[in-house]
Amino acid sequence: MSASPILITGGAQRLGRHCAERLRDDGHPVIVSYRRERDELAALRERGIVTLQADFASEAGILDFIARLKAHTGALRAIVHNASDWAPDATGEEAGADFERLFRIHMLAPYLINLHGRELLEACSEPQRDIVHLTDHVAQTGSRKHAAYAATKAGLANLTLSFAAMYAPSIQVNAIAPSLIMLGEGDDEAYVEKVKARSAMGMIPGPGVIYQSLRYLLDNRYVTGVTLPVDGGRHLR
Ligand SMILES: NC(=O)C1=CN([C@@H]2O[C@H](COP(=O)(O)OP(=O)(O)OC[C@H]3O[C@@H](n4cnc5c(N)ncnc54)[C@H](OP(=O)(O)O)[C@@H]3O)[C@@H](O)[C@H]2O)C=CC1
Ligand SMILES: Nc1nc2c(c(=O)[nH]1)N=C([C@H](O)[C@@H](O)CO)CN2
Repeated sequence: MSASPILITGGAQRLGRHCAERLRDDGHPVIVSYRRERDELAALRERGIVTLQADFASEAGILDFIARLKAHTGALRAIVHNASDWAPDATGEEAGADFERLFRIHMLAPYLINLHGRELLEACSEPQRDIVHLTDHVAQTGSRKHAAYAATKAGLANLTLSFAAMYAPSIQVNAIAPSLIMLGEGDDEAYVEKVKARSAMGMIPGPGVIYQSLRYLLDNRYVTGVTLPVDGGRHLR
């Protein structure tokens, strides 16, 4: 029987793309969701990675994605909730709508995909099935400039505990809480030095450390309900 695919949401770029490519290299069938069509998706498709469009900013968009996911596959080996919008806090009239949007992307989408995805994971013929949430170090600390982002990531962290309890023993549910893994396009040298100083390791490791953490969770039959910090010792500063 052929292996069941691993779904990575928001897998068109950066951490999600890196993990999708590494999982494909390891021989897994992979499905990624993407929001914006672009040329870079061709290389993923050429490697046999299935790409499904999804915009999680609305409940209708989430449910539409779920329907197309179920039409594409009858089983999943794992679901990795990676899609995210690191939006700074909006001001004025936009603040409420922006919070609601981040709630849908970071909490409602994982919640509904996990509820509907249970039957797909339990249809997997392999003994281990996993759900992995990408949260963030700031889920524990809050953020002065990304309060809505941090709060909705904290909600996702809490969903890890609930789903781990609900889905054991047939499905393991864990989280990875990164901090400063990759820079953004507009980050200047001053920002780089400032954020590097925030962690004990003082480095910007790149997406490989996230894949190592994901690989650990996918390969370990006895871990559920935990969050793996991948933050360079930021809690020590
Ligand atoms: N990079 C870092 O240093 C850190 C990352 N993290 C977390 O790790 C994960 C990966 O980070 P990173 O690779 O930087 O993430 P990105 O900022 O690159 O976002 C990943 C993907 O999320 C998708 N996305 C954004 N909004 C929506 C939406 N409304 N509906 C559906 N998809 C959407 C985007 O799709 P598209 O491009 O197609 O629009 C994007 O490709 C995230 O959950 C992030 O919060 C946590 C701490 C640090
Ligand atoms: N969806 C995203 N979330 C986050 C990003 C990002 O680029 N996309 N980046 C960070 C920063 O690296 C932050 O950790 C620096 O302190 C956080 N989340």
